[in-house]
Amino acid sequence: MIRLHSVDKSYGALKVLHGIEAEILEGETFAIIGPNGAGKTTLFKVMTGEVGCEAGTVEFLGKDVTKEPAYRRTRAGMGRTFQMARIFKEMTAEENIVVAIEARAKNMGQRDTPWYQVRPSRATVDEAGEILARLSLERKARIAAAQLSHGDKKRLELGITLAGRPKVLMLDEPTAGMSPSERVGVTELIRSISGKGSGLTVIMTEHDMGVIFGLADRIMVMNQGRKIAEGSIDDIRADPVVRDVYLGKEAHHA
Ligand SMILES: Nc1ncnc2c1ncn2[C@@H]1O[C@H](COP(=O)(O)OP(=O)(O)OP(=O)(O)O)[C@@H](O)[C@H]1O
Repeated sequence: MIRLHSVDKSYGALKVLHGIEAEILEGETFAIIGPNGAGKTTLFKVMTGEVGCEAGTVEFLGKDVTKEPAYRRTRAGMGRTFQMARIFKEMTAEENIVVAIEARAKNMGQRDTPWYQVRPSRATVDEAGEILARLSLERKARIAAAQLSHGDKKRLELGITLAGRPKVLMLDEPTAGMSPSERVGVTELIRSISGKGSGLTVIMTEHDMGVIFGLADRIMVMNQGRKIAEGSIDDIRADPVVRDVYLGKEAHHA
């Protein structure tokens, strides 16, 4: 799905990624973890195209997209949630999803009319209903987005991204700023939309070990801009370098 080869990235004089190699396979949930400042978010942004890299290549679906801007990667199927920014607050939850479906249809050249002039078809309304149901938001379909709770806004944000029918879902710290119970809810939600048979690939960064261990098929551990380990949850738990650098005492007792 995505292949990174020898990726280097600096911010001015500060080199934050050193020769990163990674391969994310179709259908898997791949997590990037590491201590603060390890370079997780920067690596994530190199994949989505929000920042460039000085050296190395990013391949998406077998194509070199290193020089492609973020929006072209989105159109090719890389779906990224944007911290609330894409929610229209005055619109209902359902209308937000309908707009996102129409935007996808337009991007794919299936519509000439601007989305704001479109009266949604039955198929669009049905699809919006299915997405809302997948996110357990069906009973809140007619509520203005501004009135939704923080957790429900996060769900809606995910719904807007899913409306673009992504091949890979990119989640940068999906549980940031959430309470422990909201974290459990989001973990279950991500598991339900990315489960076997969904065909969806998920790439996520995350601080919360409970979330990672509950979701990831494979984990990549970074420290100071370098990949220090990669493997299954068990591999990572057993890796002595990871224990020392990142998990500390917590893992020794696990
Ligand atoms: N726009 C920027 N300009 C300059 N330095 C940056 C910029 N963004 C990040 N950095 C620096 O790059 C390094 C890696 O940051 P990055 O946000 O990728 O790490 P992270 O692993 O996601 O950290 P955290 O867990 O704290 O979010 C840090 O030293 C950070 O200060």
